[in-house]
Amino acid sequence: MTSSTPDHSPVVELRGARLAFGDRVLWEGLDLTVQPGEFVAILGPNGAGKSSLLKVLLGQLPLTSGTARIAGQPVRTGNSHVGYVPQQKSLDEGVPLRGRDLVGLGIDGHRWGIGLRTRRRRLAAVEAAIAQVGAESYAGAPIGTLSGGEQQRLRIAQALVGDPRVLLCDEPLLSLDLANQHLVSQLIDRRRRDHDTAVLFVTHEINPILPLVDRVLYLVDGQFRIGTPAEVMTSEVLSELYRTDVEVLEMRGRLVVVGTGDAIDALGSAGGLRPGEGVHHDHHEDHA
Ligand SMILES: Nc1ncnc2c1ncn2[C@@H]1O[C@H](COP(=O)(O)OP(=O)(O)OP(=O)(O)O)[C@@H](O)[C@H]1O
Repeated sequence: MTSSTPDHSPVVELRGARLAFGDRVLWEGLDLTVQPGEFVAILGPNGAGKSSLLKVLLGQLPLTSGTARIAGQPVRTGNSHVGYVPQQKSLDEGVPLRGRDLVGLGIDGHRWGIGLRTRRRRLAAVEAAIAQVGAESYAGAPIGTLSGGEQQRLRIAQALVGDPRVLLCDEPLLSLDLANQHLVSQLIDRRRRDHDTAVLFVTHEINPILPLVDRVLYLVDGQFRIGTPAEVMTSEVLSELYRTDVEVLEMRGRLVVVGTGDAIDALGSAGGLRPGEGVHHDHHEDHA
């Protein structure tokens, strides 16, 4: 489905990957191969090492041992094969950037030079990325004046502008309302379908993306499981990972997890609720 020659070599490869800070092992023995166009959700409670895994793939954090490769090459910073949607920080009104400038920053990290032809190509790439996320009407506005959903679409355009082979997304739905959660996940999904871009998507809430997910990497306190949502999101597997009784219920196509014992964020990891709480609805204020 890719627009250029299909390349079926893995986009992401972790082999025997271990990450530790002092005595604290976040994960070890991690083998993960992600193919073009694959959508992998990375789940787990606070502090499990989800963001750190993305930082490893961005070349910002070295593995303690093992190897990490992107498109067959060792990870490094400034890799144009990688698009990154960082955890959302709200951009305050004083930031003197327009939407278009924010998107352009996605190119400037990749050494485009300043020749006129390059500048034209740069502008064309920025406009194409803005069009991909449907942000044409507000790309000229100061970003501080835009809504959270609009800002998030522009961040995704920034991640797409370098035409990446893998998108690393760190909780891109955080603090978005349901309509915008849907919109943003559909944008990311369309990109991977149209361009065979692989997606690694860190989230505390699997339900908004459940229909898109090919595989789940679930990290808990040094343990992990990798598999399809049907393989991983079960009472048995989560009870093993959390080392306590966890129940996974399916309700109207949504997963509800009971009993992880984590704070509300982690309970939301699969749209869950604490024992004794009412049925969980996926309001965005779960993450507030
Ligand atoms: N450079 C560092 N030195 C020491 N400890 C670190 C470093 N970077 C991260 N950590 C620790 O590693 C743990 C994992 O952090 P990380 O941000 O990867 O977790 P996470 O699963 O993304 O959590 P959250 O869901 O809260 O975002 C945290 O306890 C953090 O404090």
